Amino acid sequence: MTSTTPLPLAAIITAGGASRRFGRDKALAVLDGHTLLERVALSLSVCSPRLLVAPPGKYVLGGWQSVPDTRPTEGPLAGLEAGLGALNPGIWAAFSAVDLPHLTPGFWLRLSAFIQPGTQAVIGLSADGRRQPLAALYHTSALGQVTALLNAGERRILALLERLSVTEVSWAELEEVAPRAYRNVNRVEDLG
Ligand SMILES: Nc1nc2c(ncn2[C@@H]2O[C@H](COP(=O)(O)OP(=O)(O)OP(=O)(O)O)[C@@H](O)[C@H]2O)c(=O)[nH]1
Ligand SMILES: [Mg+2]
Repeated sequence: MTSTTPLPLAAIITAGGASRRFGRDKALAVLDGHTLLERVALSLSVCSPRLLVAPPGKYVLGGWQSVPDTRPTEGPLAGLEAGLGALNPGIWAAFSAVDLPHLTPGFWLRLSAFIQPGTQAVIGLSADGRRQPLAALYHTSALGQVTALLNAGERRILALLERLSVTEVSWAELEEVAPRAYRNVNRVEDLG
């Protein structure tokens, strides 16, 4: 860790997916008394502002501002575009999928400790060494590249990382603050 000082950090949850593999809206699936959406939101409750990118009126989440998709149904990269575009320039945002119910406040704090001048994204690595862009930090300066990729027909958020100045954070750093951080829920059996 380079620092333990928390920065002002916005939050963006992208929740505009169709949950096809889950079979019903996974954002509203319950794990240990809270919906997946509530669990992710709780991990981000110290952030400000807090933006929920989802179809208008689909969810009610206290303390969160609803932001419509700029390109509905085009995936989480499009959700990131809508979220970053709704923020004032020059700030960092914690960006999360709705299906990561084991994220913790400490996870986001640990990632934010790796923010450094010139970096546009702080991306954690899972235990298998893969970059995990759906629970990561992005600077608003990434917005131009996000839009350029989407305009070019690209939908893979990993493609964005090739265009940004990225700081990677090892799994060893994250495991101690969120040991199940990247266990995402795609199917009903993933809830167990
Ligand atoms: N805002 C927004 N978020 C999206 C969109 N598509 C997917 N997401 C979100 O991106 C995250 C990861 O996507 P997936 O795991 O594929 O979720 P999903 O698309 O709902 O599920 P599948 O239909 O099974 O692929 C989830 O939080 C989704 O809600 C979209 O078009 N707009
Ligand atoms: Mg999907």
